[in-house]
Amino acid sequence: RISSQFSKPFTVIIEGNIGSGKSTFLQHFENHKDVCVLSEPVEMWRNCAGHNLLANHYENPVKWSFTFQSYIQLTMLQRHTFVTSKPIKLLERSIFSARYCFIEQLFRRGTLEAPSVSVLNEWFKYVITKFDVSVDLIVYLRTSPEVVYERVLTRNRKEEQSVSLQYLKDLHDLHENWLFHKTAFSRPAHVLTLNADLGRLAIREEYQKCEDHLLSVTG
Ligand SMILES: Cc1cc2cn([C@H]3C[C@H](O)[C@@H](CO)O3)c(=O)nc2[nH]1
Repeated sequence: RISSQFSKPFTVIIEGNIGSGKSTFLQHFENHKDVCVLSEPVEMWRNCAGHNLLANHYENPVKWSFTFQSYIQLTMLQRHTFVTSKPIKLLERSIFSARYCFIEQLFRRGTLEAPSVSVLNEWFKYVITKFDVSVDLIVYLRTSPEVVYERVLTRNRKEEQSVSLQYLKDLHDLHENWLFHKTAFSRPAHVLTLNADLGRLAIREEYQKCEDHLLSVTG
């Protein structure tokens, strides 16, 4: 598929558990002239009109999950519809993982109740039919929960102090069923799975494999 500045760029979403190395992966492409990198708008989630919704979510998930996930859905739509003249657009996560992984996990844990999930789901269905949120490739950074748990502890992001191994195991299973076993939900594009348990140096070869694939599809 040839992408020129008049057609939609080749759009890739990077999916994976918390701590799976998505930011490191995106940094690898940050300065590439043909790639528009749109990382997760965490700073927007930390400051929505002065409110730190990310902190609220982890401090009192039952009270704030709906608010947080509702705002995430909006910010991911803004990312999907961001216009770039570059031939490749890389998104960190997507409106799809928002619904199929994070909202789903909160529902199964009983943090989000059915009425809240129904409203988020109605928005999700409306948005994916009325806006062009199409994707050409999903890169799945596949990890083990124990590995990402260590990384989350080491990274020590202040809002994530309460993230447990079980939380990461639940999220891992949802990513696995969606993207690897393909037994849950639907996938908006072909999935390229990378072994993201690898250490920083070894993972560069995985990224290189992916870079060759990405740059080859855009001619
Ligand atoms: C699409 C999407 C991303 C995302 C991230 N998060 C959390 C996980 C991490 O602690 C932090 C940054 O990814 O935000 C969430 O709770 N729900 C989300 N939904």
